[in-house]
Amino acid sequence: MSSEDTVAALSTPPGEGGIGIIRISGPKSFEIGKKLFFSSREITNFKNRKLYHGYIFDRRNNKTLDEVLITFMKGPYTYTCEDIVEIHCHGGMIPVREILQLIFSLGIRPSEPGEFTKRAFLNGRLDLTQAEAVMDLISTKTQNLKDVAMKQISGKLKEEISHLRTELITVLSNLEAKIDFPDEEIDVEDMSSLKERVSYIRKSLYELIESFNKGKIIREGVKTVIVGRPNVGKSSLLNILLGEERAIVTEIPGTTRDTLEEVINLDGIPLRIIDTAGIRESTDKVEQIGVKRTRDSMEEADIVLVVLDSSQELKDEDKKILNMARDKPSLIVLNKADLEKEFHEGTVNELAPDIRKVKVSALKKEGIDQLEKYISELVFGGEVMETDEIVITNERHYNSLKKTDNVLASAENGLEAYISEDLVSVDIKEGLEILGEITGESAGEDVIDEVFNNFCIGK
Ligand SMILES: Nc1nc2c(c(=O)[nH]1)N(C=O)[C@@H](CNc1ccc(C(=O)N[C@@H](CCC(=O)O)C(=O)O)cc1)CN2
Ligand SMILES: Nc1nc2c(ncn2[C@@H]2O[C@H](COP(=O)(O)OP(=O)(O)OP(=O)(O)O)[C@@H](O)[C@H]2O)c(=O)[nH]1
Ligand SMILES: [Mg+2]
Repeated sequence: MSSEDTVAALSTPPGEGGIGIIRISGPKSFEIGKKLFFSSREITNFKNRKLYHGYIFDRRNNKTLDEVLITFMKGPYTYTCEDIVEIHCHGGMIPVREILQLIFSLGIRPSEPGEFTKRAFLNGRLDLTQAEAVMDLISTKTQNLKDVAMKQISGKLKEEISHLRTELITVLSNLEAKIDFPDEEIDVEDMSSLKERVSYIRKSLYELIESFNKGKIIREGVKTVIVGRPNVGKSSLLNILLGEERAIVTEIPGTTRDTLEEVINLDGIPLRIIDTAGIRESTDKVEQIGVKRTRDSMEEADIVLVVLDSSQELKDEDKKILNMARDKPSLIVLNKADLEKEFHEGTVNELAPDIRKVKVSALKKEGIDQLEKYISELVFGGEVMETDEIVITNERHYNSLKKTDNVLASAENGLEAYISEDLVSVDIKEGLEILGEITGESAGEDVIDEVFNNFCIGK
């Protein structure tokens, strides 16, 4: 890719739509735009960013392709920092294709996925965290990730990283002064004060790293697995939480054969709820595979809902399942409370004293609010999902932050032990380098390509 090129793409989704917006960016865009566009009025001088009405005309066969609005945006104050032309045409497959083909016939090439935003990055208008947030903003299906993305686009994370880098540079320049002028009476901070600075930086890093717990949930959701013996009402529970009859429910034990996943939004937290095949010893081949899948999803679960039939005595299978769920944050759902049978909670309490129990009736839709409250408390200790502070939602950022913290831990130890300034400064430099990978200041081409390759065409 070279920014000498001029590129074009449809920036709205392909298909039938009210309008379609074709963007052309690069040095030849104005020339091409003027060549394609015809207005009934004579326009001698296109004003910057003004929207003009007219037609796209193909001179090769004297054909009017579409009635459009067009705008010319002069760089560097544009999305890509280059000259941009936007053609707002009718959003149908054919008009869009015809206009694009005409543009490409004039020596403009199709833009690569994410190339507009990549140009904005290469021209310094955005850093990598902002570019990645643009991608999140487009692709997310949840409000919370969108809110975090908007903060990130505004530069909150970029500023924080830049602040930490400035702090590291202060430490580094003090160390270098010590190295360069070992005997001179110069005004440099002593090792213990530098150590203070590093631990302060590590505190901020720690907060960012910790925020990824939340960030991961915001991005990926909470994997919530419903398990239990056949017929206890797992699928009924999924349907109630989902608010629709998604899973098949019958009175026949062994109805659900395969795991089934649906996403619900619980106070802004995406819960990925997984209904599973009931666990029991079975000789049926399909059922056995289903049970194996249940065990596997339980292993990957963030939280487990163990469903018991409260109209029946606790069975050995129930006990086994309770035992399996012990290593995971879990809740015990005492279903079929409407049958009002005397359930011996004592045994459950003995087996699982630390797990919260909630009585529900999936049939009568009772106790569901309480269950949802407990689930949300299990996820965040009941805290409402706040996205006010910076939240790290991106695994790439998380990994770099962890790596930075590792080298700074080594720097801190070095300062504590009064080892040579040289060794400490190697760590600090490495920390600076890794932090720079987050924003892109010191990211190699492979990192940058990796980021933009996931973008869609036209962005
Ligand atoms: N028609 C249209 N709508 C769009 C976009 C677009 O490119 N075209 N966008 C794109 O995806 C988004 C808006 N994002 C944008 C971000 C920066 C600039 C821009 O020109 N920035 C300049 C000037 C800022 C100013 O005048 O205040 C700059 O930052 O220097 C434009 C759009 C969403 N809507
Ligand atoms: N009375 C009563 N019946 C319920 C309740 N919840 C589910 N049932 C009934 O219990 C039977 C089994 O329900 P399912 O939701 O299919 O149970 P499951 O745990 O998914 O069963 P498998 O898929 O076979 O493992 C059905 O007949 C439901 O109508 C409840 O709260 N009260
Ligand atoms: Mg089922």
